[in-house]
Amino acid sequence: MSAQDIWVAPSLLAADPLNFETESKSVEDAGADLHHVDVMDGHFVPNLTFGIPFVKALKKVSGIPLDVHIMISNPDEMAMEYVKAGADYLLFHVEAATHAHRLTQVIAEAGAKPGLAINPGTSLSLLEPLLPFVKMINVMSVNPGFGGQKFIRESLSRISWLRNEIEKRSLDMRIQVDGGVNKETVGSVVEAGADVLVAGTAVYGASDRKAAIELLKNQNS
Ligand SMILES: O=C(CO)[C@@H](O)[C@H](O)COP(=O)(O)O
Ligand SMILES: [Fe+2]
Repeated sequence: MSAQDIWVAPSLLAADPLNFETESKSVEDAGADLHHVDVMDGHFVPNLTFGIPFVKALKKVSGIPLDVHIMISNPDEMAMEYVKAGADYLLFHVEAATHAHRLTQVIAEAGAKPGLAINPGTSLSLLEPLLPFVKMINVMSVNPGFGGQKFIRESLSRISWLRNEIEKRSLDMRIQVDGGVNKETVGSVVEAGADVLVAGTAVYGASDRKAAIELLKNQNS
């Protein structure tokens, strides 16, 4: 896969919370393709982060699409609110949705790109019937809830399985990997078939964010 095919989506979870506007601009200037927004409800995951007003405010100042990852217990009820707030990609957890198929349709009809996220301990078989209806799958490579965790290596075979399904079924979708992506893990992640790299610590935590994004895109660690 060539460097220009790889998208980097810095996770705002690792940005300075007192300066989100300047932080988001700094990664745009550094070459980010998407802003990854980790919405956590303190219920589906043991942490509480951004909500609808944040997405709405970010949308007003953002120069790149918003990749909104909702880690919430009630996506069936709330997903549309995040679409209305400005999510370009809206990814909900397959473990949390009651009517996942219906939700992908509702999101698409509202003009956003539907996506699914899946936890490390969830069977990939849950994704199978839903693949034709989404534009992005988020393969969680840590348990959701916090940034800065260690990459779970078993995620690599899950990414490969998904890449194989996409090719076999000629699907138009991307695979994002989320959690512990950095200069040590990025090579194997891309080799396994991911083409959207979510990176919080590895981008926002870097002294040179442009170099950090370039390194992820080119995997030249
Ligand atoms: O969704 C999540 C965590 O639940 C992620 O998006 C993390 O925010 C990624 O952070 P790093 O592991 O890259 O620091
Ligand atoms: Fe995320």
